Amino acid sequence: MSEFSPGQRWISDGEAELGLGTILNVDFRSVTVLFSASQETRTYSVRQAPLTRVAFAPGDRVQSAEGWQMIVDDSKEVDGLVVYIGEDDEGNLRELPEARLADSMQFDQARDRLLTGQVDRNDWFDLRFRTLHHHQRIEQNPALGLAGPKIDLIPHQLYIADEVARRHAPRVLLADEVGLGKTIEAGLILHRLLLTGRAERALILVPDSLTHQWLVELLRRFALDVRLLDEHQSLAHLDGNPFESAQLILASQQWLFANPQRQTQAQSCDWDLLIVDEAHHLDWQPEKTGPGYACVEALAARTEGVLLLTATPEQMGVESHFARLRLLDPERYQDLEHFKAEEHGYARVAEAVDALERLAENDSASTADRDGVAAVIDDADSQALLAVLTSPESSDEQRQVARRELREQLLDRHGTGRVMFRNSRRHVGGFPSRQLHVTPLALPSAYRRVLRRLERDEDYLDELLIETGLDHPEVVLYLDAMYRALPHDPLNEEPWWRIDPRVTWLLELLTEVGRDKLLVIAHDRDTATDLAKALQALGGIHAPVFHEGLSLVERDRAAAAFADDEEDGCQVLVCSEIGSEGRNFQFCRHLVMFDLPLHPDQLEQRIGRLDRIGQRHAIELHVPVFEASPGERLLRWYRDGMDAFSAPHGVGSDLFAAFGDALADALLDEESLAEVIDETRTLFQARLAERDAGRNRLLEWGACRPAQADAVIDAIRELDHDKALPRYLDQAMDIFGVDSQELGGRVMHLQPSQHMLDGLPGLVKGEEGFSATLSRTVALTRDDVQRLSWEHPLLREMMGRILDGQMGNTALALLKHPAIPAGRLMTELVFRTHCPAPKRLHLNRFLPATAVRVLLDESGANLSDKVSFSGLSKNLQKVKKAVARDLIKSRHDQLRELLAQGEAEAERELPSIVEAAQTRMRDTLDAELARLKALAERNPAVRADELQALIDERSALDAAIEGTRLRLDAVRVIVTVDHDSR
Ligand SMILES: Nc1ncnc2c1ncn2[C@@H]1O[C@H](COP(=O)(O)OP(=O)(O)OP(=O)(O)O)[C@@H](O)[C@H]1O
Repeated sequence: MSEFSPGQRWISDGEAELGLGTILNVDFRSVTVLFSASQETRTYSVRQAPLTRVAFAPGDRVQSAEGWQMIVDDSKEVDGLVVYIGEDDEGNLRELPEARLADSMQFDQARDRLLTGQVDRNDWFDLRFRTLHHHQRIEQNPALGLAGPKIDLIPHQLYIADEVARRHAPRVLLADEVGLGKTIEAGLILHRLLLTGRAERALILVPDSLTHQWLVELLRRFALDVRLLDEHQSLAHLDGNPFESAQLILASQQWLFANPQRQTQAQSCDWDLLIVDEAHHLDWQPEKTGPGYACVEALAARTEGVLLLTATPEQMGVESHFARLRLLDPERYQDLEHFKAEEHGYARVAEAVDALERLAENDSASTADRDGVAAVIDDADSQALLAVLTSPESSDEQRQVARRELREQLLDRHGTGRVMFRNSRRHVGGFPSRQLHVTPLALPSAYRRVLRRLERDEDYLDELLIETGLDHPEVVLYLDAMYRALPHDPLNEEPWWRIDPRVTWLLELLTEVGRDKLLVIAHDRDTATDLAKALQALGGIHAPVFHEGLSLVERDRAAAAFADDEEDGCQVLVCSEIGSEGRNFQFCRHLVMFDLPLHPDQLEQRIGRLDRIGQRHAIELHVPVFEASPGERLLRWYRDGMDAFSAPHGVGSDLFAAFGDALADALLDEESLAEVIDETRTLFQARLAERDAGRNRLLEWGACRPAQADAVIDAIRELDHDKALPRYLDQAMDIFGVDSQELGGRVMHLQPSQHMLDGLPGLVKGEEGFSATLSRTVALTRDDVQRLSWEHPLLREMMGRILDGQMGNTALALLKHPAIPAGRLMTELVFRTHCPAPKRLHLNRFLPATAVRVLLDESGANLSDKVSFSGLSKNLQKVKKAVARDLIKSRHDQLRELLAQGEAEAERELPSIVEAAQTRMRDTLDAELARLKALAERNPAVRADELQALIDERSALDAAIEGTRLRLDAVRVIVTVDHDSR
């Protein structure tokens, strides 16, 4: 007789997602089942129906069609149908006929799936267990979020990323010198915050000319999928706020700052992190706030994390710099005068750090040095360290430790490094030298005439300004612009580039440098455009132009043609001043300054296009100047007044603020120039001395702590060389249906197979896939090759799918073992900790999902310690699903008992897991809290909300860890078979 009868509840073995089925009809041959939740009806042959009867046992939670739930205590049979008896959540005794069970009841938990006969492949179970194990390990690695990006491991960048990304709501100014990797630092911080769950949404605002570079950098180096938003895309996004269209939005500053409606939309979104590149353009003056500043101010006020990036923080003056710091911390930066005074006080701290070094070196401590340190420290723990350092009874080792800790405390508590990070070439080292080549040229008569008249006739300057519409000193510095602006002069009919000897000089230089590339920067965009035309007309040379008036696509096309190393790539690129800011041209070593910029920071920005990380040659700076012209005087001011061409020194803004006006006059007056240069040089040297004594030195020390950077690098290397990764990757790709083919040179090509599970990042069935390598070194030499790591989106997706879903949470396998008789049952139960907590707490660093494995034999004996997972796993054999289901059905009751017992065994392990996690958390956060408290007492750059946030975080973590529960994650049934059977 058929085992089916109408009204019974069954579940499909192959299509469990259909939900709970109800038998509608049954006859001798077929059985028809209605799956109401998915509105499907299926008819099967009675003899081979892939169905499992759903039967609940005492202790199971069931849900009724009306929505209420109860825990089953007992059951009875009425007319061939089961009626469950139990207590609902209100404590009422209830009866629930199986026909009234909710159709939508899901059987995705391991226990339910197993008991309803749903078994996965044995190798899926293996992969699930290994995934849990690796996930647990990696989530606790201190380099999480910093190890995946395709970058060289450069200490100062990793230090900053580690230091900033561990803070609550990081708000800092990343102010490394040009080309030292601020974009990389910002990318690392963002990547770590995303991976650790501390941020989900970020808005990145960059100058128009850099949008594409950022997009490519974030994708290629960080594998971050960022949406570049512009007006065109925003218009297409009709239904709602375009800034909500993705989690990571990149937008042009020029576009947003000019568009009040879009600003309102951006400001109405919730962001976790705001990144603003080239932030020195956020102009603020006491009498006038620039639109960019106002927009960022509104965004920064409602966003927790803010990163401002600039290589030249003081380019727009100290007020503007101060105002930008205020964006980061409005409470701390209220009073400009107080800020300036504080900056001077840093000299004393820097001296104390020097005195400390001397104290550590000399056995006989000098009283002056000891007093120098003692005068700055005023807290008991620092004083205790100083006592150890200066005591004759201390051992060398004790002294070294005390010196190290005291130095850290001095920098932390009295230094500058909380809100601003600035690394310089001097400090980082390993950068190429710079060679200046000045070529004097004769003034063409059309330029000379105007200059001579200016020398003779004092009133002519005003006339010239009116006539040309230009400013002073630009009008006398950019003579071609002046020439163009005087179109009515009958003598000026020729285009400027036909009379200007710099053009032929440039053509000669191009021949001289052979096949080398040459970057040309001119102040004015019309100069750049005309110059490119001239090179074509006079030399037949195609020179792409790059300036702010071009569209993004045009600019990127020009940069790409210049970067192209092949035959059709271009040898020369002509840029305007502002157009090329932030761009990466380190593949080129020759820079032509067709004219000179007026501000020292702009000069440094220009050189910084080439003098960047990755530059492998000495940099050749070519400057043509007209003899006895304002341009030549400006060159002397830069060269003789401040050594501006040899290396960045970071004091150019100060010098410009002090002498900019005098210089403007001296450009037309040779006699007064010498004095301006002398005075500039004197101030320059004084500023350098101050820099070396005070704030800047502290900034440099605070911008990279070698010990912390080394620890991060070690942790990254550990993950880089993790032997488990290639093994895991092979196994996972096999199961997810990704084919891989070795291409040689440690590169492989990943491609979707026909059976690939859909939705894996970068892999679409029928498409090509991508090339990848596990080697950081190989990845860095190949733009077209992705770097695979535990942090790569493909691995994260595969691991996430396994951990969040049911894949592999049940299995049945056979074991042949000479010592175990056939027909015996074992259960391998994997429990996993669950600890619900808001993502932002980043609980995983202390308690990631932790596996507890329990292996029970048929009699209930616990074999977990005796038989390891891998030891057992390699002896197991797979079995057909139908056989597995039959075996499970036949051992139903026994399995229930073993499941219950396994749970009790696992529970015994929970307290020690919780305790270890609490200890880890308390050790870490208590140390951080102590550091921050000590800091806050002395260093006003610690925001009050930071301290409170850390206290709150500690108690929230404490409560969350305390509430940890264990849940069965996966179960494998193992049945022993005769050793001789096949
Ligand atoms: N760790 C690294 N590994 C590989 N390349 C790097 C690394 N750091 C920086 N670079 C490269 O060096 C160049 C300069 O870096 P980046 O653009 O981040 O500097 P920046 O300080 O933002 O420059 P700017 O001041 O001009 O804006 C870029 O081409 C970048 O890709």
